[in-house]
Amino acid sequence: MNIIEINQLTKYYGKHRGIENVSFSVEEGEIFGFIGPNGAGKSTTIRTLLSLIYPTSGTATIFGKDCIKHGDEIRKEIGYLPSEVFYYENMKVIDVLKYSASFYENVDMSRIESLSKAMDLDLNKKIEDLSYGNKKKVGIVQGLLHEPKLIILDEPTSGLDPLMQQKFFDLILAENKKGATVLFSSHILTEVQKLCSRVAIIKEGQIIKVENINDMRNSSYKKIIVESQEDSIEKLFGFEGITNLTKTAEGVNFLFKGDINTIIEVLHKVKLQNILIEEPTLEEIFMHYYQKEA
Ligand SMILES: Nc1ncnc2c1ncn2[C@@H]1O[C@H](COP(=O)(O)OP(=O)(O)OP(=O)(O)O)[C@@H](O)[C@H]1O
Repeated sequence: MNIIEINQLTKYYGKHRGIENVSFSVEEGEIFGFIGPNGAGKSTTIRTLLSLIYPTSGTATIFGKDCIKHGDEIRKEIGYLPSEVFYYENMKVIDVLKYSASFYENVDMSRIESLSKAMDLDLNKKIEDLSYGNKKKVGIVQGLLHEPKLIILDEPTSGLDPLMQQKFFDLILAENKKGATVLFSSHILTEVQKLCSRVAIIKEGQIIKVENINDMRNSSYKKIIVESQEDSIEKLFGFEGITNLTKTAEGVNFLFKGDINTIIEVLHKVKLQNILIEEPTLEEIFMHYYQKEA
């Protein structure tokens, strides 16, 4: 069953493009990554899903219900961590969390305490005395208080140190094991790689790929590093199957998909210092998708 279904969702801010014809779905129990550079449209998609803003066209459902018509009902079952959190500065953390808890029937003090302990959050501090990262922790605890069926995280780890990031990942994995579905927006590839099974890549408001992380990693792309001092060596590699071509001080490197003999035929004509054929990193594969579309 799909927990989220997005169909041709478009949002314009006046004349300014937010997102265009975004479609993808997230299955029940999945940790789904939503990745793209700054300004690509991740937050716009998420805010539209939560009906905090309204789409220009297209539709979306969560738990099989229309996001706009049933917004109030749907939001009760969602834990949302926005990319930036703001609180009344003179409130204590415990009071912010108790106030949030009062909106739900199933949250008791032990849930507040166990989540805060997991995130090393001091409940007795005032918001104004917290660092950016500690405010983010308040948002994380707040988003998970009511054991939501769907957790939507918009750039959740900014401001968290590596140790806290790991604790946060453990917490999300534990909620996922208990049955929560997770939509995880990020521009950091390594964290998506750690947590998510599938990923949608968004660029300039449009989805350019929805892919299984393992398939992406096992793709048949090879990274080829050619070390040679031949003049304009990069010009030899302008044919089909080659992407991400970069000229370096040592020669040239690129990604290649296709019959390896085509490369060997070209290299035959060149005096080489060295050649390396490697598996590309996930990051290089992502960059390949970005560049291909460009
Ligand atoms: N309130 C707004 N008014 C006008 N344009 C907006 C507004 N909010 C977002 N945009 C524009 O919509 C596009 C998508 O922005 P969005 O914030 O959704 O991207 P993002 O992928 O979440 O990026 P980031 O990681 O930087 O937050 C950008 O070009 C942005 O300038």
